[in-house]
Amino acid sequence: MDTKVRNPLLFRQLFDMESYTYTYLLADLRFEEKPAVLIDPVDTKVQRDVQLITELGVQLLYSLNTHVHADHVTGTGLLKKQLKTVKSVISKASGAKADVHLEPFEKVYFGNFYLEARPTPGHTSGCLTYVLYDSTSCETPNSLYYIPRIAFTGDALLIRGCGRTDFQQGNAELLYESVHKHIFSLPDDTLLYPAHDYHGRHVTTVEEEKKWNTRLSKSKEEFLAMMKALKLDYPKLIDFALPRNMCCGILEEQ
Ligand SMILES: N[C@@H](CCC(=O)N[C@@H](CSS)C(=O)NCC(=O)O)C(=O)O
Ligand SMILES: [Fe+2]
Repeated sequence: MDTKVRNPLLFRQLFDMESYTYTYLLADLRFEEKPAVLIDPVDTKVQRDVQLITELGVQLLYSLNTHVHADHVTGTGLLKKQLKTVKSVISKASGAKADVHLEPFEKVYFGNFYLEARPTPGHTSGCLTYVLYDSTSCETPNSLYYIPRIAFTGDALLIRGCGRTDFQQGNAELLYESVHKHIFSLPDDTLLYPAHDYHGRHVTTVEEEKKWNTRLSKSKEEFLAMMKALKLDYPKLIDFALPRNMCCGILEEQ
């Protein structure tokens, strides 16, 4: 382990301009093999991801999905074909096939980092928010490193908004409770990275969203009325994407 690394967290936010999806690459630079994870890859962007992984010299251990996506096909299955070290990860509650099925609060380790899988159902019944932690707890005043608090919210919480609740076992009341219990309870300075943004925004914080989220900062009653009044077109790819995303993006495969 290299203890001289000042910032052990490699972090990349990648964007798909077709589906407005963010994919996140994380790795622990303290280890020679640079163990890494990818969150919410998109099938059409797998070549981009593999190229970046190769260029940065990281070893991808896990490809995690925050939920069964309705608007694009996950890249997890294609990644598994190209990079043999990769295991697919999703919540058990999603009902989808994967190598690793996460129960609430289970941890996924890569190097000294781990992601805690917080249950945030409501957009779909299997939605997870992944919270990043360093198992060496290096946040002391004299510590070598400073790791920002980070959470990946999928579609449970979007910047100033939230995931819709009108399909895939969506439940607005549950979504409101999930976000308040498991996201808004994180420290105010926690950086929140969503699975999508449709307005060119990249990141937010717990403090900002508690104050300015146009839906989730309201009372539960106001939130339920807003969600009921949403009139959004169904995602164009939903019928194609859902059956594939139940098996890592490739029909009949993990
Ligand atoms: N127009 C897009 C789909 C847009 C959409 O429905 N986005 C979802 C997240 S992907 S499941 C959503 O929850 N949006 C909430 C909102 O308030 O926009 C397409 O056709 O793919
Ligand atoms: Fe979604």
